[in-house]
Amino acid sequence: MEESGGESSIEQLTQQLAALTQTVQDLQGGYHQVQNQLQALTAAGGPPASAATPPDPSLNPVLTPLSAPKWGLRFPFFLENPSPGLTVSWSNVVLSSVTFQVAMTSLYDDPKRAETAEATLRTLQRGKRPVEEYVSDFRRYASDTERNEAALKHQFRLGLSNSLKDELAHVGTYFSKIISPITDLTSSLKSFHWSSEAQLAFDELKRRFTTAPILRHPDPSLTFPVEVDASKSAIGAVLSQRPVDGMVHRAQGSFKTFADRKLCGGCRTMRLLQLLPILWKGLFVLLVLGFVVQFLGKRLQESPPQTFTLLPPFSTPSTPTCQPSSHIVFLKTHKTAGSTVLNVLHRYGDRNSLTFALPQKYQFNYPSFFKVDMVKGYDEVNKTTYDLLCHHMRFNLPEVRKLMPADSFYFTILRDPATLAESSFSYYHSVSSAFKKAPNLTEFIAHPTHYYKPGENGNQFAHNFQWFDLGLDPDTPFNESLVRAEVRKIERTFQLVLLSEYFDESMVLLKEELCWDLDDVVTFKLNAREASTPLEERETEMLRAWNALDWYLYVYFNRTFWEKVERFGRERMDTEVRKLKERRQELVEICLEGSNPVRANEIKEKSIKPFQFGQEKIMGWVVKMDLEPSTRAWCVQMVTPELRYKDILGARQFPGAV
Ligand SMILES: Nc1ncnc2c1ncn2[C@@H]1O[C@H](COP(=O)(O)OS(=O)(=O)O)[C@@H](OP(=O)(O)O)[C@H]1O
Repeated sequence: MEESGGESSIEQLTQQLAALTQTVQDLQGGYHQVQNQLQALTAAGGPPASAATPPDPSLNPVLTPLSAPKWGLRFPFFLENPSPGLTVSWSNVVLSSVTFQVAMTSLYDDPKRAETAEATLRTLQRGKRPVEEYVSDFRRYASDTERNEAALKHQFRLGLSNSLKDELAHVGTYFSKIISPITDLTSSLKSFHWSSEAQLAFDELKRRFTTAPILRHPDPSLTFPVEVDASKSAIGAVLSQRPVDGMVHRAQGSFKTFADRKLCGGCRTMRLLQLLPILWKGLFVLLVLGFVVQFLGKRLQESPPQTFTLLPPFSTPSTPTCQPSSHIVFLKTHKTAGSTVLNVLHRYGDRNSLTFALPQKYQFNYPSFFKVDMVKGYDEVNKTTYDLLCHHMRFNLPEVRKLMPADSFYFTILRDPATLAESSFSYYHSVSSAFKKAPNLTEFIAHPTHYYKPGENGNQFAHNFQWFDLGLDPDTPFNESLVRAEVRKIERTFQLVLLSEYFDESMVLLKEELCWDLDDVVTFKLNAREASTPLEERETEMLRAWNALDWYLYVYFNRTFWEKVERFGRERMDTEVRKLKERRQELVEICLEGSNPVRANEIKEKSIKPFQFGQEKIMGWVVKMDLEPSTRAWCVQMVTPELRYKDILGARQFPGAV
C-alpha cells in the first residue's frame, strides 16, 4: 500500500473500523426507534407500516464462503436463510457475541475465513475494475452532456467488457437490443462506423443512464448477496438482491478509501437506500465488513511494503478525476525506445500485482504471428485473461483479443524509419541476410534491392520493419489508398501511438490516457547504443523512400500525435514535460552513480547489466549502493533490463515453474 502523509495503513484501517462500529451503533439506534414507532402505531390502532417490517428472528443469516469467485472480483460471502440442522455459522458468532471484539476473535480462528479472505485478496490485488465503477464513470460522462460527448463515445469504442455488458443488460429489459448498434462497433470483424442507429442507441443509453432509479422494497425471503471488494487503497461492500425480474437491486453500499488518491469512481459515502426492512441483515454486513477490514489490515501490516517510501514524493496527489487503467496492450515495435516504455509497464504491473501475458521462452515466436498458445499459462478451456501484454511480437489482433480484456488500452510507439534503419543495421547486422551481404550501411542505402530479397532470413529487420511488426506485409508495393486504409485500421486499434523522438511528450500523453502518476512514467533511457552513425540528409531521404510504408505510417501518426498534444494544450504539455525532466534529474541524483550511461563491463551488479547483441555496445546504469533498501529497490527497477525483469515477473507469476 502506498503511504499517504505520515499515517500508517494500519492506523487508517483502525479508523475505518471505528467508523464502521459507529455506523453499526447508529443502525442499532435506528432499529430501536423504528420498533418504538411501530409499537406506538400498533397501540394507537393504526395500520402496520409495511415498509418497516421488523426482522424475523427465524431469518438468522448464514455466511457461506463460495468455492470459486463467481463474477471475478466478487465475492466471497452470501447471506442465506439456513436449512434446518445447519451447524454454527459465523453470523451466529457475530450476532450472539457480547461485544464486537469477542466476535472478531472467534472469526480469526475460523480456517475457512482465512482461506476465503486470502483468495479474495489475491484476486483483488490483480486490480480488476468493478462493474459498479465502470457504470458510475459512465453515468458521470453521460450526465456532463456537452463536454463529455466525445469521451462517452470513446468509452464505447474501447469496447465493453463482458461484465459491463451484463450489467448494462440489466438496466432495461430491451437494453441489450438497444445498444447493439453500438456494441457491434467494437467487433474486430467490422470497421468502426458511427451510424445514425448508433447515434440513436447512444442517445437512448444516455437517457437511461441519466434518469433516476426507482426504489423498491427488498424481498426478505430471498438471498442477499454481500459483494465485497478491496484494493490496496480502499475497501467496499454492497448488499443487493436479484429478485424474479433478474435485475440487480442494490440495497446498501459502503466504500471507504484508505488513502485519498485516485479512487474517484468509488469515493462514495454510505448510502442507506432501503434501510428499515433489511436493518438486521445490514447490521450483519457491517460486522462482516469490519472483519474483512481488520483482516486485510493485518495482512497488509505483515507484508513488506511494495512501493518506495523514502523517496520524496513528486507532489501532493491532485484531486482524483479518473480511474487508472490496468488492462493494457503495448505493441513493442523494434528499435523504437520500446524497452524504455516496457520498463514503465513492468514497474507499474509489478507494483500493482498485475498479471502479464508472458512468452513461454524468450519471445512470442517472433517473427511468426502472435498466437495465444505462445503465452505462458494460457488455458484454452478456461480462456485465461491477463492485465498486460507488452513484449515483442508480430501483432495479430484476433489472437490478442482472445486473452486481453475488452476494455484494454492499446498503444504502440513509432520512430522515423531512417534513424530506425541505421540502428537496425548495426544491431541486427549478423542476423539479417540483407545486412550481412552489404559491405556497409552506405552501400546498403545506395542499393538496398541489390542486397534485399523478400523472405530471406532476418529480412524483416531490413525493410518496413514497423509495418512488419504491426502484422502487415512489408513488401506490399506502395499504393496510397491501400496504405491509407491499413493505417486507418491501425488507428482504430491503437488508442495512442507514441513517437520515440518525442519521448517525454509521449510519456505525458500516456500518463494522461492511463490516469497514472508522473512517477509511473519517469524513465532512464534504456537499450541505447554507445554511438550511432550520423546520416546525411540524402541518406535519410533514401532510407525513408526504401521504407515507404513505414514513412507513411510515421507521417500519419506524427500528425495525430500533435493533434493530441494540441487537444491536451501546448502550454500544459510544456509544463508537464518540464516537471518530468525535473523529476528525472532528481531521480538521477538519488539513484545513479554519474548522470551518464556506462558500458556493461563497468556495471558490477549482474542483474542490471544490459543485454549485449550485435556489433554495438549497449549502455546501462550503475545504481548507488549506499541507499536505503526500498529506495534502492525502486532505483534498480528503473534500470533493470527487459529480459531480466521479464524473468522476475515470470518467477513471481509462476512460482516453482522451471
Ligand atoms: N527515452 C528514449 N528516447 C529516445 N530514444 C530512446 C529512449 N530510450 C531508448 N531509446 C533508443 O531506442 C533504441 C532501442 O530501442 P528498443 O529498446 O525498442 O530496442 S529493442 O528492439 O528492444 O532491441 C535505441 O536507439 P539506438 O541507440 O539508435 O539503437 C535507444 O537509444
